[in-house]
Amino acid sequence: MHEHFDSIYLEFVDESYKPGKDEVIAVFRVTPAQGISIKDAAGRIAAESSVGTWTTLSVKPSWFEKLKAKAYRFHDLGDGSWLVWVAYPVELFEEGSIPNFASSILGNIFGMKAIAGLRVEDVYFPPSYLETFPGPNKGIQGVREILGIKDRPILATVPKPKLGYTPEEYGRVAYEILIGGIDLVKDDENFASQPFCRFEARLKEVMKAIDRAEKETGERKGYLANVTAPIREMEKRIKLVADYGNKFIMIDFLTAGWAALQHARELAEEYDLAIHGHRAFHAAFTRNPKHGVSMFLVAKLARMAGVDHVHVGTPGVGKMDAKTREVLEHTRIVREQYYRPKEGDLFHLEQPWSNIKPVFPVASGGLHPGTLPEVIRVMGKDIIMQVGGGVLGHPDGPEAGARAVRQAVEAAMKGISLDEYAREHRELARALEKWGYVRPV
Ligand SMILES: O=C(COP(=O)(O)O)[C@H](O)[C@H](O)COP(=O)(O)O
Ligand SMILES: [Mg+2]
Repeated sequence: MHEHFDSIYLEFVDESYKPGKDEVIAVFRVTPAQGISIKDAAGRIAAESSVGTWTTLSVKPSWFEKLKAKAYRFHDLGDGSWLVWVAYPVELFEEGSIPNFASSILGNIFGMKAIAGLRVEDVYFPPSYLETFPGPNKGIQGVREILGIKDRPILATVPKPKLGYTPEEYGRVAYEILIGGIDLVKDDENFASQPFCRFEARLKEVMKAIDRAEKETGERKGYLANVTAPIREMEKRIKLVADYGNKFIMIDFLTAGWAALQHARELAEEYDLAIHGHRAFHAAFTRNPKHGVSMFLVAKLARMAGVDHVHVGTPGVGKMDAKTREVLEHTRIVREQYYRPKEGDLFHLEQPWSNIKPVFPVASGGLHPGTLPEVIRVMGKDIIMQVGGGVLGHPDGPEAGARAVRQAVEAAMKGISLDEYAREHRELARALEKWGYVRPV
């Protein structure tokens, strides 16, 4: 008669368990498959993401018992899914390695037959683990010091269209954007080193544009140069950026990968750079409320790995799908030194950030002058706002588009309505003529 193995998963469930201070705690949203109890599902999650497998084994290594995760708390959400809290011994994870963490808690468990839906909502990291990560090189304060911008939102623009410029054309449009009042020129996420615009040639032209714009405006400017590439090439590009005197790099950290981001962070330390973290690819697994990984956790991991800025969504005004309360939580988890969930929020855990600096949340996607005051009202001023189409689409050209954005921010910071401010500011008036207060879809 064959052995029955299902019961071994229940060794990873203990509702009387009280996690210790030095344990990693994960909050999962779990939808068991048909005929599977939540305890069986939770046991499988705790087992497969720590040291278990489907069968009893004929060996028992010395650390096996110590490394077992335990599902210890359950909350029925009333829609077929449950919140399940799982405690992990901190020794299960290699210090300082996001890839290793992800291969455990963001790995096999998504594919188990007994689980119909699984979303990792949040993970608490104890100081003994958190402090093995560097966090941002510059953080909010450091980036503000680079640009000499004390207390307003920082402005970035992608010279749309996404691609198509030659290096010289890109340099020219970058210059117009910068003298119009934007602080940072940003490569789009899919701009790398394509045949029509090689990386170094583009870098050279943008740095010339920055040099001219800084002289003419008296303001400091920067370039979020996209260094996303196979590792050795990425290393070369990061060094080039530093050699040309720019203080920023940009990396699409989810398509490049966590190891690439952590390597870029090591080089950012060496060359004293700030990292702009673009989250392209996140929506493949963050949008479904019952399956995948929360953007909240992605933002948390990006802060630990060491981005200085990270895209977190726009509060209900942009083109990307984002709920205001979620964007607010993403903003809080990257910016606060001690994150506490709001009253009644069971999906998130307290997270003291120890020595890890705060990170700039980036609002971007479908923004234009008419929507900026709302972004500032909801997310505050310690943000970076990326306005691409909303600058390059201005009827009077990129420089006017940049001026209109700057005027909208001035109005918001002074508490003056855009309509009133537009009476004395033509570029803003022209932007409102074209877009009004539309919220792009
Ligand atoms: O290029 C843009 C927006 O351009 P535009 O300003 O023309 O809409 C960014 O890649 C998106 O904001 C990414 O989305 P998210 O910021 O949500 O990750
Ligand atoms: Mg883009």
